[in-house]
Amino acid sequence: MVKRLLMWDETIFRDPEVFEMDFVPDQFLFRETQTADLAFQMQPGLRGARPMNSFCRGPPGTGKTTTVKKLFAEIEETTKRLVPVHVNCQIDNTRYAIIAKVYKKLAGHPPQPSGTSFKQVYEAVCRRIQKDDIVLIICLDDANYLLHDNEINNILYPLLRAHEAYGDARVGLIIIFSDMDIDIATAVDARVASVLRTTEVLFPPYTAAEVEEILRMRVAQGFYPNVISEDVLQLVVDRTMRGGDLRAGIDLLKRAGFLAERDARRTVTRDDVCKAYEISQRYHLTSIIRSLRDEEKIVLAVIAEMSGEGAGTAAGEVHAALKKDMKLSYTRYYEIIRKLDMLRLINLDYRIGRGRTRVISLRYDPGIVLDLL
Ligand SMILES: Nc1ncnc2c1ncn2[C@@H]1O[C@H](COP(=O)(O)OP(=O)(O)OP(=O)(O)O)[C@@H](O)[C@H]1O
Repeated sequence: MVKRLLMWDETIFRDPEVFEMDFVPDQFLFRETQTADLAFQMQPGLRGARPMNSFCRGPPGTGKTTTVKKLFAEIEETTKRLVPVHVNCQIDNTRYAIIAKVYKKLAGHPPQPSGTSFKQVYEAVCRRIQKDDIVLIICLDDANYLLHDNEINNILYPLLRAHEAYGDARVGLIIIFSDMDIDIATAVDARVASVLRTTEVLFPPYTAAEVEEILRMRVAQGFYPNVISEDVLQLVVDRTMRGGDLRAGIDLLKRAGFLAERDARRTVTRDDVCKAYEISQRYHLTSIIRSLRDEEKIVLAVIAEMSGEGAGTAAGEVHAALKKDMKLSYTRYYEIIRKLDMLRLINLDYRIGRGRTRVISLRYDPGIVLDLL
């Protein structure tokens, strides 16, 4: 008889690590052009010159971080002269936190915890570059999280002027935005833009066929044979394409696998995928909603309440409804709308009728959103 149930010490996962978010896959398909472009930009650094600055842009889960991490790993294996520093600006989102991260990479320990200013740490970094005769390549990943309080200019300006202010302290930058609507040229002020001069490297969304191939590879690496059937894989691809983020597909495989294991089954079913999808949507939403300010939560709640059958609501109508309960200027309202759009909670489209009307539609089930608010 074929054994259908797992023993308590058995698992369907060959290697669960491959489903972790910081996992860097050996086989990295469909990003050859972007990898070559970025390598070219960094190449002067290998000869001791200043690397050229790059701007990577693409929606979430399109391989931007992975491309840079793979190149940085290669650099570290090849040379000590060019020192790569990867900064996740979602975590380190102030100029001090960023320069402290660079300092730590060079010194091997963080700056003194109290009483050190940005300027002191920055100068220590520049002195170190000169003393060790190295070149820095700094990746500001998810730098769209620096678009608050002028922070992006506050950090870029000193980094860009390092070579002028401190002899030949050579620093190159890779700036990553996971927001397709913002261009670096307009996101920074004129004095930064005039010295930044980046070459853009675009990361387009993966097609369904590409998502399928990437997920198939993960399945082969992460699960034992026959755990995921062709039919189940197609369902995961379909759900992944709904949200458009490959990361969600990888997470879905992991969660569906856990559900099958919980029931001691040797195969993942369609039902596991559907349940996992709902759980991951809720989980994802909860963490985004928790990060919102009160004012932003109210705007989201009103959008959810006004959401009809997917048709969307005119932005002006939402603002009118909000004004009944709170004081909210139109400018601030639009800032919030833009943020909700950036967080992929809502879609912003134009409806052409008598003039152009901005239409807001919720990307999630309104009931679930209201439940979590
Ligand atoms: N071409 C690919 N082949 C295999 N795995 C990939 C590929 N592209 C992305 N991934 C996987 O998808 C996940 C997300 O990739 P990554 O973090 O590089 O995306 P990103 O564009 O930097 O996303 P974000 O903008 O949200 O930071 C990672 O687990 C990564 O391993």
